[in-house]
Amino acid sequence: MSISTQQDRVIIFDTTLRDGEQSPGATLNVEEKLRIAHQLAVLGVDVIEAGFAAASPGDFEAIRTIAQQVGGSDGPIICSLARAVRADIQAAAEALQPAAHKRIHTMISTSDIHLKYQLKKSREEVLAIAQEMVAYAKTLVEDVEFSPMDASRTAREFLYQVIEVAIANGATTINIPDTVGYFTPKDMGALIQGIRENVPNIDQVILSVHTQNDLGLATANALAAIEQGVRQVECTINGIGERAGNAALEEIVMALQVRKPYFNPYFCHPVDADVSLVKIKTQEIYKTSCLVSQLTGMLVQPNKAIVGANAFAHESGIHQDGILKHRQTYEIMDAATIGLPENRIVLGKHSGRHAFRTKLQELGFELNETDFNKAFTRFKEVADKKKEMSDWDIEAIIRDETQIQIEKGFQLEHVQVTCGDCTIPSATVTIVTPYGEILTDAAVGTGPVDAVYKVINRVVQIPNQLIEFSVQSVTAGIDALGKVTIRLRHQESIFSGQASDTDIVVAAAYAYMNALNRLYRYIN
Ligand SMILES: CC(=O)SCCNC(=O)CCNC(=O)[C@H](O)C(C)(C)COP(=O)(O)OP(=O)(O)OC[C@H]1O[C@@H](n2cnc3c(N)ncnc32)[C@H](O)[C@@H]1OP(=O)(O)O
Ligand SMILES: CC(C)C(=O)C(=O)O
Repeated sequence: MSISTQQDRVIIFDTTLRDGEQSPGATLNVEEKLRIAHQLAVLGVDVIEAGFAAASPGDFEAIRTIAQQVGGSDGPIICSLARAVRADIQAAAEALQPAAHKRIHTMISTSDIHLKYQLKKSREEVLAIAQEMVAYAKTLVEDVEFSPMDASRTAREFLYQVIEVAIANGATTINIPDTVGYFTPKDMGALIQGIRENVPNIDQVILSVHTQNDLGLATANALAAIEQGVRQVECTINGIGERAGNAALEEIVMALQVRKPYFNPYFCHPVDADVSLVKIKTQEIYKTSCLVSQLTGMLVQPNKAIVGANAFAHESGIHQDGILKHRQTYEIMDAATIGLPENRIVLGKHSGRHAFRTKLQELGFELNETDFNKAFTRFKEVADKKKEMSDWDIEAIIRDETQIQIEKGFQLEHVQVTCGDCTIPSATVTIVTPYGEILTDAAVGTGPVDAVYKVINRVVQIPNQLIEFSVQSVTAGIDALGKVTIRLRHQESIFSGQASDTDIVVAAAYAYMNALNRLYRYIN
């Protein structure tokens, strides 16, 4: 893939594996980086900054492995960061060697504060280093990106001078970092405009930005830069990165998609043109977000735009009523566009009658008006005390407040597991069947959850296939509540179950029983 300098779309430069990995505690091993790189390629990013080759033997190997296995001729450009230091640039070139499309990204600080205290060099010295090191990188690869680090706090005339020198010596992309996340969108727009007006050869290269999120403005600043003609943005999945992180890939991509008529004119497209402003398969966003969160251990905050657990969830009655009548009353994008099966209506104390009635219908209950009103009043009382109302809470209300007979299903009386690094995981359960029999059994498995599921299946004896199992921390800390969500398939139908407990194996057992009981009621 080659990139021309006149872009009618934005190049997505993903730096999850470089700046993203600089998040404290997010270190990835070679295999983990490779898994993420494969998924980034599926997502359709243009450039993968796979690491910093000179940082460690492990990072060198990760870049080389990604260059070999992801950097094929149809694949993305694979990139390594390097200081403006000969040895760093050489290491980057060696690590990238197997890639069909490779880029060296070299950088040096240009702000006076960095020059004085960090580099202890004069502007003349930095200018000479930039010139020499960009030229050196160019002898090793065709595609050279140059970043004047801390550009947002750099004296304008010096910044223009450094950029001009980098271009003259072969840089193909000039990246403007707001290294400390100091800018506002207006500042960013003005800086890009200044660069375009004052650097004579700027149109020969791709202009890029790298925005940090210290003031929560990273995405806004990247979008402001795009409005001024920037055609590459550096970003990370879930916005992870050094300190408060980077601009989030999913936010930039979905902003460009959802607000296409707003952005189209900046690309000289007619307002209503249905062209893609990025080359991203948005349906892969959610999957990529989960993978990055799982492998880095960086949890996604529930209210995170686009990929947070609540991004497509509706709890309040007025919103739920609107959504149930017409989805777009309270949603600007469809969950399916980022690869989520559906949005969620969450029942809680802010919910109203419309949502409650819809949930009852989903659960198969038909209540007369008197019973409905009694059940709804009770629902509000219970919801006042609980964070979220589960289907089991609703069923308990129906059982208590109406004459409707609910088939009880199977009840898990107790679950006990044995596991560790020198024992075969085993589980014992006691289950009361719908006919009142009390059955106890035990099984071994590959892990404690597997053992629990095997023994439950042995007792319940309803054929099913587990198709999804996920654990989420509901609260923080070592005593956090773990919420287990599972989905299982029986023939063509899917049944889900959820449960929370401080012990995730217990939560897993109850979640499984919940889903199995739904299945049991369906087939009986
Ligand atoms: C804003 C950013 O995200 S930039 C990327 C940040 N990422 C990283 O730093 C991760 C990888 N880094 C590392 O593994 C290490 O810092 C290394 C291998 C690069 C260097 O390690 P060391 O040689 O032990 O140096 P150390 O990290 O302690 O100090 C950095 C040195 O590089 C110099 N330096 C910093 N940036 C640059 C640059 N862009 N070009 C040239 N020299 C630089 C510093 O002035 C300092 O030099 P000094 O030793 O003469 O004082
Ligand atoms: C290396 C550069 C682009 C960077 O990460 C920054 O300045 O924040």
